[in-house]
Amino acid sequence: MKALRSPTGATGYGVARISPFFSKSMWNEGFTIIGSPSHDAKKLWPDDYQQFCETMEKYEKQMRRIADRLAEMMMEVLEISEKKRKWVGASDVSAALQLNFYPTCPEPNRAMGLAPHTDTSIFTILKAKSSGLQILKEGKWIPVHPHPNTLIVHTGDFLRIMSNARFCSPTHRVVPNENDERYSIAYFYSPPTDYVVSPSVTGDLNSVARFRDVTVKEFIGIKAQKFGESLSFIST
Ligand SMILES: O=C(O)CCC(=O)C(=O)O
Ligand SMILES: [Fe+2]
Repeated sequence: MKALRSPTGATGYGVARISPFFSKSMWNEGFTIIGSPSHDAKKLWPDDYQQFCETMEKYEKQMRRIADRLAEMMMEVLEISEKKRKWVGASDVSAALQLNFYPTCPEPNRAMGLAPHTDTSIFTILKAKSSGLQILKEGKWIPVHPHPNTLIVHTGDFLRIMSNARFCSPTHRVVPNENDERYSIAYFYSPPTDYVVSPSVTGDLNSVARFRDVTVKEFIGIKAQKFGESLSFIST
């Protein structure tokens, strides 16, 4: 509780961020890190925070390298201009690490680990060791079984907007388990907050923008109010 996320804060320990949109509590708790973890880690382990910080910073750095490369490739595929993709690799990208914990649940059929949602990011790089994650595909929940030494990449709302809906931002959820507790680490990667996300319209088949332009900051605000209706809110 020492590092409890403050009502207006973004980092620290707390319930799932999407909790306000659901009446039932979720079987999940998490720790959010943006930039240096030391502010919150010092509160938890005043004399022994360095190892945690070093590990998290190392992980963040590795994720950042993968994310920058992946983003560069995606911008290329989407034919985003040099000017509009300058943010990739810049120091002010919006990135966050979310450490998730799902305890064992005595009645998994009556609880939700993490409720259905789409990620707001360009993409999210996820590391998980056990099952529980499910993706909604054509009306059915498909389990995503983690494979050792692999990372899962969720494409998010910003990529959906930027790609003019050629990439989707799949709805996913986590179901709890009676016997196994579950840990996951999500790395959310988005452009800087003042970046204007605009649909890339190219060629005849894709000549009409399906979304209006929106800054990262504005869309995050829309998502905080409209949640699952956010993309239709900015649809043209
Ligand atoms: O724990 C997981 O596998 C998914 C986490 C997730 O979807 C999220 O943090 O947005
Ligand atoms: Fe997610």
